[in-house]
Amino acid sequence: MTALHSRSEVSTAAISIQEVAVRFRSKRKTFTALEGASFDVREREFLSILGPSGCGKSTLLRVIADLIPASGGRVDVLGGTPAAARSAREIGFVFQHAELLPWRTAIENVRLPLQVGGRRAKAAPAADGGAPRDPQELLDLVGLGDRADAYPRQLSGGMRQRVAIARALVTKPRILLMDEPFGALDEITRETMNRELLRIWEETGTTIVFVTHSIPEAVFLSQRIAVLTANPGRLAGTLDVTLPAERRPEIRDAPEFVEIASRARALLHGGAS
Ligand SMILES: Nc1ncnc2c1ncn2[C@@H]1O[C@H](COP(=O)(O)OP(=O)(O)OP(=O)(O)O)[C@@H](O)[C@H]1O
Repeated sequence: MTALHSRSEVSTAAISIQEVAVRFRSKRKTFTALEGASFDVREREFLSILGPSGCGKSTLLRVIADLIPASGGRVDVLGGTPAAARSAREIGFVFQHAELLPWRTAIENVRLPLQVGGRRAKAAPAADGGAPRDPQELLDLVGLGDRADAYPRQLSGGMRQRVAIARALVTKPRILLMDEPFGALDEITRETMNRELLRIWEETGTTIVFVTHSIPEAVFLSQRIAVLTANPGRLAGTLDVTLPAERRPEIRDAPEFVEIASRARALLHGGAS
């Protein structure tokens, strides 16, 4: 089913995106990266943003994260502005490449967001005002408990992304934004990371917005998918993923999985879902 959500649903949303447009201006012209996107992300939901290269997926994620402003429309995060959510440390961000500091060990990288003002500064509190998550426990959570003292160069690509996920969770953010975090990994590692991410999502209760251009990845991970199309970037619709909560690897072969994937593909190509 394709559904744009009504304003009454929006009021209970973790993230509400209403008629958002993003235009980039250069000296000679204005480029519209995103036009009139409206949907919401519910508290504790796993929602993927799916679309072809250049349709504005990262742009939309960056607006939610308060890294760039919207040119039109409105974004609410946890009932306030994206800036307020960011300064309250309620947003964790994972990029396509782990972006770890090479001179810091895994655990020192996880600790980094707590060290506002330098290494010797008093540790910053978590988003809820309490103690942050314990970096060692986070490394345990992402399956790297025994590699805390390893440097990034000693870790595989998948392991580095696990460290990046642990780092994004250290302030106990209620929202985790992930921009094609597994796009650079091989297929086997990617499938393992998909399963691990679902486990982490369940254990932490975080709302996740996950950007991908892989249809199977979006279907496997999500409760709902927002499909964007390009030129200019527009929301084609949202799709409920009506698969069982437990996602075993074999689910990818189930007729219902294939059916949802084909509806997502139809939306991507401008058809109805
Ligand atoms: N700072 C910027 N200035 C000008 N144009 C930009 C800027 N950032 C993004 N764009 C353009 O906006 C469009 C959307 O970019 P965006 O990175 O959001 O796409 P995407 O869907 O995430 O693509 P991909 O899957 O390839 O990462 C692209 O055409 C891109 O060139």
